[in-house]
Amino acid sequence: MRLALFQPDIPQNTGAILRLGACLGVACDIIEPAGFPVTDRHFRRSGMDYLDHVEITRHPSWRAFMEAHAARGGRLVLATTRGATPLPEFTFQAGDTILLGRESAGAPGYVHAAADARVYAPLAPGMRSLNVAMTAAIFVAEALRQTNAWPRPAPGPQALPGAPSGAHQME
Ligand SMILES: C[S@@+](CC[C@H](N)C(=O)[O-])C[C@H]1O[C@@H](n2cnc3c(N)ncnc32)[C@H](O)[C@@H]1O
Repeated sequence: MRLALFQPDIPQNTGAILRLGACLGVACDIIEPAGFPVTDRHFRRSGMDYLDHVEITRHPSWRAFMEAHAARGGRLVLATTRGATPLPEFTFQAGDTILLGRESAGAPGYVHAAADARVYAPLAPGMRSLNVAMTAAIFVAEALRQTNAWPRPAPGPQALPGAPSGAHQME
């Protein structure tokens, strides 16, 4: 399972998604251009030290991403408000890449056309869309549940390697 971000606009959202990837052991692809430099301090701050624990692959273009994706194999599952299949009815596979659109404009037609599946999270009447990081969390949680791939840490308190014990950091 992987997460891919199509031309993300908002560094805080990208940071939150990368942190999600770190915590759940899901690699992340960033398809550029992004609306911010990926070394930006807001981006680093929202992901904090978690960013050192997630596999991040940056792709300079949609085309470069698609070449890497084709070489890797697996399906491209687009999370989109213009989806064909509601999330509760979709069956994930272990090799799927969950692709998220940009905050400002979603995913363009050519991205919809390239996707193997277009999936939407049904919303309450009158609601337009979810925050992209919320969408990532909902989709990846469902995908890991279906494929029995949630992390299985040893029981007991967990800490990031290298984090001082008892540290009280704004999380
Ligand atoms: C803020 S939304 C984009 C809004 C844009 N006007 C649109 O309708 O595509 C950013 C991204 O979050 C994801 N998203 C938001 N709500 C969703 C939903 N209900 N179902 C599936 N994906 C959703 C999509 O990947 C979307 O491209």
